[in-house]
Amino acid sequence: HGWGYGPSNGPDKWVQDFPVADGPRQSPINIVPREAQYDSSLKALKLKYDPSNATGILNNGHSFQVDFLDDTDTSTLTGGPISGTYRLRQFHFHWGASDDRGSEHTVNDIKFPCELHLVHWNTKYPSFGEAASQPDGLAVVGVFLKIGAANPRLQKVLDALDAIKTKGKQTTFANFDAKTLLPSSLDYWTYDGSLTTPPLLESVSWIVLKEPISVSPAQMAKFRSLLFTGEGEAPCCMVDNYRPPQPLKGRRVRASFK
Ligand SMILES: NS(=O)(=O)c1nccs1
Ligand SMILES: [Zn+2]
Repeated sequence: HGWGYGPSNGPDKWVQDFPVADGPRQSPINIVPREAQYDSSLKALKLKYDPSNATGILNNGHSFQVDFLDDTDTSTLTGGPISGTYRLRQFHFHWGASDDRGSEHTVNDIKFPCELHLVHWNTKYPSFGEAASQPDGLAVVGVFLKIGAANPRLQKVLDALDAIKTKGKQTTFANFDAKTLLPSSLDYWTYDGSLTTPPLLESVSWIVLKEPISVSPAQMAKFRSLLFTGEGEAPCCMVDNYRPPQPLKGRRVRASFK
């Protein structure tokens, strides 16, 4: 049986099939703002997303993701801690069974109920797959969601979830501007890390935004209406699909802001 988030196949078991789980640059981490180093040489993030690149939304059995057409440089991330041009490939979320947990990164050990990841790959490599195996191959922008007012920009994504309730289901998802999911401030922390799901490849420049976006309790219930399981299987709610923070192992966390 494949990896997951249950007692028999969850994060503590992943090292059996993916030994890099105990590697030197694993993600997520606990971010301690007071110990982050302000780096005045860090550039502002530049995100240019073309809504027409959105193609579909998929329940992959671990989360759900919105996929983007990434065969041209029309939805890109530049600036920030990275050099060159990274293309948006997909975004997805991690969330908890209750509002007291769900995020992967934590801030001063505080968990948020949900965390958004916008996944980009370095165009110096020929494909996402090739980039994912390189130390500078990926850049993931992480955005915390905190409980508050309903987020209207999130609603279009949540309204599509009824069509992808079970593992493997996907449906078309067009004309979505991922930029609308970002908070007003693009201040960020950055560090070198990994994918937070198997194969846990150590190829990610993490860019975690300081400002959260809002999500309402009812909207959180929509996330929790998804299933890890496929149609016809005993249903298992898709919740607590987050990896806990991993050892920093001497890494530096830099801040783009004072
Ligand atoms: N959660 S993550 O953004 O690190 C990721 N895992 C696999 C593909 S993208
Ligand atoms: Zn993720």
